[in-house]
Amino acid sequence: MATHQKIMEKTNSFSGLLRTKSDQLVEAVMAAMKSPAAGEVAEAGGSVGTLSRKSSKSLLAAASPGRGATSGSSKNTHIRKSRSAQMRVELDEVSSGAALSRASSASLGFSYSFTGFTMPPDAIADSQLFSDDDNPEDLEAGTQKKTIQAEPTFPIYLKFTEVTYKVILKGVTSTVEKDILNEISGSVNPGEVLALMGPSGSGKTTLLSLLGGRLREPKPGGSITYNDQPYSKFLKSRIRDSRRRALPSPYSEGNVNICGSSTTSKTLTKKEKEKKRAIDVICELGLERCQETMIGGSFVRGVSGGERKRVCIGNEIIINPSLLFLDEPTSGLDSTTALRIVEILQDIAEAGKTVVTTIHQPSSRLFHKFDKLILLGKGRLLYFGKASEARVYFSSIGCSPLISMNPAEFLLDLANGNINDVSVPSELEDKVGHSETETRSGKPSPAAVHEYLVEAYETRVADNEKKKLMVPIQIDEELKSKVYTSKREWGASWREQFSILFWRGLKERRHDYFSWLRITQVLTTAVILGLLWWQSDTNIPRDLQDQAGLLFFIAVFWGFFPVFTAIFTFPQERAMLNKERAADMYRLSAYFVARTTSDLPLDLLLPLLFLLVVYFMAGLRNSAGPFFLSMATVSSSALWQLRDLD
Ligand SMILES: Nc1ncnc2c1ncn2[C@@H]1O[C@H](COP(=O)(O)OP(=O)(O)OP(=O)(O)O)[C@@H](O)[C@H]1O
Repeated sequence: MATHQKIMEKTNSFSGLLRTKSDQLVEAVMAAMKSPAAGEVAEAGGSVGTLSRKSSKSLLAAASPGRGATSGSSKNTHIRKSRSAQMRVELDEVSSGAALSRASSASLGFSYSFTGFTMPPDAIADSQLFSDDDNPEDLEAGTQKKTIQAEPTFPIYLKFTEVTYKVILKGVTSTVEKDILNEISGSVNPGEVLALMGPSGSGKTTLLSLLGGRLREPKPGGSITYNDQPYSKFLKSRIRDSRRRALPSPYSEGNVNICGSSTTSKTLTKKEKEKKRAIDVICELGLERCQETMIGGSFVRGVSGGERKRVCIGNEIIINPSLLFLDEPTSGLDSTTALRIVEILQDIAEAGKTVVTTIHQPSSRLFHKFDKLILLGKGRLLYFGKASEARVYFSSIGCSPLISMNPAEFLLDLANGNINDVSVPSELEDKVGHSETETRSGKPSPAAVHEYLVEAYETRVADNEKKKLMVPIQIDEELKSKVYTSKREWGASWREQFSILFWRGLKERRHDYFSWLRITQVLTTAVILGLLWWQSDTNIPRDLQDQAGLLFFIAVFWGFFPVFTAIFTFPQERAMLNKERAADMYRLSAYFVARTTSDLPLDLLLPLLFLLVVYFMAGLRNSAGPFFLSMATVSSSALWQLRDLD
């Protein structure tokens, strides 16, 4: 209870940077969405439809009695009961060793029923002992599944057609053009989660950055539109992306960071909702244990790598964006946490948000949770469509798994050109026999498989998909134009931004300034100097000269000493500033003033301590005027250097 109260209090500490002033707009949008015109969007504009997963699930439930909500849940309750009974029996049997053998065979059976790719996904879902979709309990984690309260936002339909991206690699003697992405088309609607899959280096991260408007140099080819409009500054505050390299500040506490990006609310109830949301996110991401732990970094040991990743994800999802881009949110996490994260993404999408994520080797359970899938191979599109229909598509072009395997594994094998345990289509078989298209094992080479898959997609699917993408989205013209407005909306006033950044700055930097290492360094130098110039007499001309030397040394020392702290802070700070500014979280002026003023007391504290020791040990003039003048000189020389660095 006390911890929860603490979290509640901390939520206030940074709330406010991202709230857009468009709640009325959202309401208007929701009204527009409910209108019959908007209902037509699914068929007309969206390539696959805009029904959220919840609504489509209820439709499914109505259509198929086997998956009906009531019967489904009662079926699951029954299964859960029998499973827990079975577990009790197994626990009793542990001592006899019988449970172990049964458990291993049961787990084998489990993986077969989950990973079997010969059944259609719906049938797989029905055949699962515990359907992920209907089960409110996370059996592995042993916890009650909570759902994050995601509020509806401004809906954004993302379409991209023939996106091409090239970079120019300048060598010493020559310049080469490298194709990173080649004619990638697709779309994702509010309420959907699009997964970008492909082998390492296939272009997933590049595509994600392009879609998020983060990569504009060199200019990509093709078109990327948001509600049929090109990218505009307005979208900055509606888009959040969690990049792999952008990490939270190492000195922030986990929960502060998560709450840090939460939105400012105008009313108490909204505030309470947001606090609850923050707590939900912390619990959902399994971060309760590290709420008070520092994030950590290269020099400070903090939360674990997986926890840090979850903090990053929490930072992005808590602010209720319209478009959410995540780069490998589940890599390095255990399967339960990975599943939880994908479920959170589903919850977020269900509230009308558009979610795009790259993913590496998802488990079969995870794979079936994505609505749409893009499969990339060497920067080319191998598949775009419903994730659940990927298997059917590849079967239709003659590539079916010959053994039960995880669908994602199967697709990645294909994208890598590896067709072991996969049926070989006749067109590819014809190529076997030519040395350049055949491997030593007599199988078509990866390059030949890649070429075949690209060609198959282009001839059978690409044109159809492109035609669908050409159909304009049937939403209000006003909504469309909102995307294109050049007016920036700041969530919080300048004063609020300043105050939040000021306190955050103080919190972060106090670790730099009050580390025992620094204090010891400063005090030791001061004592050594004090001893060297011990009680020098101003009446003796030689001592006077020495004192001038001491003052020069102090000024130079404080000119450079703070620079060393700053040098280590800036790379981290710069990454955070870029990321937060890219999301229009605050004005640059607010950041600059807050940073300068929060640094000021800290920048001055150590020089003051230093001078107190040296001044009196060295026997400099014992009156207030000269002391404060020396203080002012030292402080200004320390600040001058830092501002130069800024
Ligand atoms: N600016 C650049 N200069 C040179 N090569 C680049 C640049 N950006 C991307 N690439 C190359 O483009 C390819 C795709 O990179 P990208 O990071 O998008 O792959 P990825 O699919 O996300 O890989 P991974 O899964 O390993 O992260 C890689 O071969 C990469 O080296």
